[in-house]
Amino acid sequence: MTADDTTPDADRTDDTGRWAAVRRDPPAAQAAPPLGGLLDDLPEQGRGAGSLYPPTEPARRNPFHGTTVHPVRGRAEADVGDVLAEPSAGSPPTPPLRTEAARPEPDIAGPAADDAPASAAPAAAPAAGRTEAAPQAPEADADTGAEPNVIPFRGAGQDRGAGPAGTRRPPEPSAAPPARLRAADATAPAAPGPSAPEPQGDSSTVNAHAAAPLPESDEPETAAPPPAVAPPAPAGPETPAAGRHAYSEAARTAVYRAIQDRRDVRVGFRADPVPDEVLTRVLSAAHQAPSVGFSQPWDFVVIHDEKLRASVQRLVQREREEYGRALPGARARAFSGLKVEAILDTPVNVVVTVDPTRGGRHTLGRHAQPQTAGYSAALAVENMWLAARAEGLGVGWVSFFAERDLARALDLPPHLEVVAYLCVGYVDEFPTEPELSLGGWAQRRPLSWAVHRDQYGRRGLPGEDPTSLLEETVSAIRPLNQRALGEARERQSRMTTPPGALGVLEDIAAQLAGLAGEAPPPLPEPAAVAVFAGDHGVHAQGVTPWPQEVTGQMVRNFLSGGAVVNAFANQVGAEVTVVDVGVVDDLPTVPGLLPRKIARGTADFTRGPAMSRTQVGYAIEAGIEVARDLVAAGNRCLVTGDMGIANTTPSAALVAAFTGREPAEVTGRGTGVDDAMHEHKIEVVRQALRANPVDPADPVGTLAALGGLEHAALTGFILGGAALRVPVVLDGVIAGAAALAAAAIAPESMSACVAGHRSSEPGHAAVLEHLELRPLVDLELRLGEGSGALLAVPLLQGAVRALREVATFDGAGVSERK
Ligand SMILES: O=C(O)c1ccc[n+]([C@@H]2O[C@H](COP(=O)([O-])O)[C@@H](O)[C@H]2O)c1
Ligand SMILES: Cc1cc2nc[nH]c2cc1C
Repeated sequence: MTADDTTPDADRTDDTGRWAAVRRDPPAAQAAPPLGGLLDDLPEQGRGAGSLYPPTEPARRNPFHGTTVHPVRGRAEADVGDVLAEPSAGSPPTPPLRTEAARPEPDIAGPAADDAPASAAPAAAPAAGRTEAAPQAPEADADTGAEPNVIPFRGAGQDRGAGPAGTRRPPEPSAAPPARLRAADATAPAAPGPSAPEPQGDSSTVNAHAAAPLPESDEPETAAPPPAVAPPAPAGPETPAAGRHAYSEAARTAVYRAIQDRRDVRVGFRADPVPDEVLTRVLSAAHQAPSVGFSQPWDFVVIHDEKLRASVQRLVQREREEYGRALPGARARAFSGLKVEAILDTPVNVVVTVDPTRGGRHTLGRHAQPQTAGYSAALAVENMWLAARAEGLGVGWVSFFAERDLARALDLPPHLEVVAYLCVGYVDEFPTEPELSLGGWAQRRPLSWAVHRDQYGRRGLPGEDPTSLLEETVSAIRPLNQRALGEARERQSRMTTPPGALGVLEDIAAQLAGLAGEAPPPLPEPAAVAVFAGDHGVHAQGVTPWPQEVTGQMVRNFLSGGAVVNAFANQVGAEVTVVDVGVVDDLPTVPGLLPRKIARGTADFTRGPAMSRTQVGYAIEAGIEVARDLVAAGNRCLVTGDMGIANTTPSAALVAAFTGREPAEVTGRGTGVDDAMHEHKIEVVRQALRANPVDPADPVGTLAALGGLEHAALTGFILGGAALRVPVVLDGVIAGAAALAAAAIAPESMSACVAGHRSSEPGHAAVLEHLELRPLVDLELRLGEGSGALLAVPLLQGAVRALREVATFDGAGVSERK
C-alpha cells in the first residue's frame, strides 16, 4: 500500500469506507452471511462465524498502511508503520524489555485551554486600553506533578535521569546502569539509529499534539507542559487575505476569552439580582443564535418565582438520589460531594425550550434532520452562556430531571420540549478550570484526540503530518520517571516500618510513583474494568465444552450485574464496561456496553489466519480508545477483563509464539476440559502454529494469525493506559497474551502494568515469567472477566496509601534502628 491508500476518494459516493458495512445491518435473511467484509482476505473455509458485513462489501483500504511512521521506542529496529504493515523478517522473539534513555515526556493531555489558568488564552496581545490583564499563553508550570490524587493527565513528570525504568520490580535508582547502554542493548544491529525517535514536526505544533514524541532535551524538569488546546494564532498581517474581515485583535481576544472562560457554575453564586437590562442583553444574544431554516425554535421562560423553583429543585433531588444509587462505590463517594444545581442559590433561572414544529412542514434543512431543531436551541444556550460570561454572570445548566416531568412542573404546552434549565447569577469568582475537572471527576480531552484529517482515524492537527491512533499512542509511551521513583524509595526508607517490611507493596508504590511522575503517586481510584468480548472460529474444533453462544449470554449477564466481575467490581467500587469487539451474537444497545464489533468472531486459525491485519489494527485502536475514554472520564486505574468461549486456545498459541514455549507447556484446561479434550486442544494449538508461521517480532501479524479480537483490543487497552501513565492491572492468561503483544509493540508499556494475579492456566505462568511480572494474588482462579485483577486493586491502593499516609520516623518521633 502507498500513502495514497489512506486518502479517501474525494468524490466517493458509494458506501465503501471503513465503517460502511457496520453502518447498515445485514438483512435478517443474511444475518450471518458465509463470506464478506473484513474477512474477505481470509480463506473462505473455516470461519468461526458469519462476517459482520454484507457479502457485497468490496475490499476496503487500510488506513494503517502508508501513513507517516514514528519510531517505536525501545525497538529501534521497527517502526509503528511496520507494526501494521508487512511482517518483518525473521527476528528472534522479543526479549524481555527494559529501559532506555530518559527523555522529557510529552503532554498526554496537557492543560487544556479551558483547564488552563484563566489567563491561558489566545496568544494575541492584550487589547489596547483594556484594564484587565489580557489572556496569555500558559506560563511555564514549575510543578510538573499533578495535584494529589488527580490523574497525571499532563504527562506526569519528566524523566531526566539516565537510568532504568520499566521493571516490574522497580530497581533502586542507584542500581541503574547507564540508560544509553541499556537502550543500545535493546537495539538490533540493523537499527537505523539511536533509540531516540526523530523529532516529529515543529515543536510549536507538537505542543498541541498531545501524544507526539518530543525530541531529547536537557530542559529542566520544570519546563512548561504544553497546552492541550492550541491557542488561536493572533491575526495580523500574516493572516491570509480573508483576515481583512477579521475583528481587531482586541475584539478577537475578547471573543476567544469568553469562550475560554465560560464555566458551568454551580457554587459561589451571589444573591444580587440580575438587572433587567443585563438579562435582556443576554437573552437577546441567545435569540441571535443560528437556527435550522431560520426557524428560531426556542422560547425562554424566565423564572423568579421561588415556589416554582422549589418544585423543580425537588425533581432534581429525586433524580440525584437515583443517579447516586446507580454509581459504583468510588464514584458514588465523589458524587456525594458534588453540587449539581443552584436552582435556589441563584436569583433567576431561565428555561430554554424548543418547538420542533416551528417553521412548518417545509422548514429548510429540518426536513432531512429533525434533530436540528433541538441543536438550534442548544446554540441559543451557548450564545446566552457566552454573553452571560462577558457580563460577569455565572450560568449552571441542570439536567437532573426527566424532561417530561419538568415540562409538567413548568406547565409547558405539550408541543414544547425542555432543552436546558439554566441557573443564572453573579458569582464571587469563576473557577479557573471546569469544576468537574478541578475535582478530578473528568478531564479535558486534548484537541488532538478530536481532530481527523480527511478520514476518521487519520489524526493530526492542521499543518501536522497525519498519524494513526496507534502511532500516536506508541510515541507517547515513556519509561518510568526516575526522579519520582527515587523519591518514593527515599520516603519508604524513612517510613515507620522496618526497611522493606512492606515487601512487594513497596515496589508497586515506587512503580506507580514512577508512572505518575510524582511521589507519592495519586491513589489508583476510581478503578474501571473493561471486559473485551469476542468469539473464536477455533471453537468449531471442539476445544471447549461450552457452546459459543455463552459468550453473548455472559455479556448480557455482565450488563445486568450478575457475574463475578460485577461482584468483585462492587467490592472495590469499580465501574464495569463491556466492549463487544467480536461477539457473534447481536447485543442489546444498553448503557455499559460499548458496541465496537469488528467482526462476528474470528476465523478458525487451524486453517489460516484468525484475522486480517486490518481487523487487528481496528481492534487495537478500539482498545486504545476505551483506555482514553475511561481515563478522561476520571478513572485512575485500568483493569483488564475478557470474555470469549474458546479464547484460552488462541491465548495458548500466542503465548507459544511470543515466548517460544512448546504448546504442551502452555496449553491449559481453560473452562475445565477433560484429558481427551486437553490433548486435542494441544494438537489444535500445534496445528495453528503450523498453519500460521509467525514472527513474534511482528506482533500485529502474530495477533492476526493466532489471536482473537479481544486479545488485540486488550493490547490496545494496555498501550493506551501506558501512554496516559495510568496503571493497568492485568487479569489472567488472555490479558497476559495481549501483554506479550503490547510488550513487543512498545516495551515500555510494561512499566504501566501490574500482574493482578496468576491464573491456573499454565500459559499464564509462562507470560509472567517472560515479562518478569510478579502476580499479586495466586488463588488458582481461572475465570477471566477481570476477576483476579479486581481482587488485586485494593493491594495497589494499599501500597499507594501507605506511601501517602504512613508517618516518617522523624515526623512520628520513633527512633530508628541502630
Ligand atoms: O483468565 C484466565 O486465565 C482464564 C482461564 C480459563 C478460562 N478463562 C475464561 O474462560 C473462557 C475461555 O475458556 P475456554 O475453555 O472456553 O477456552 C473465557 O471466557 C475466559 O475468560 C479465563
Ligand atoms: C459460565 C462461564 C463464565 C465465564 N466467565 C468468563 N468466562 C466464562 C466462561 C463460562 C463458561
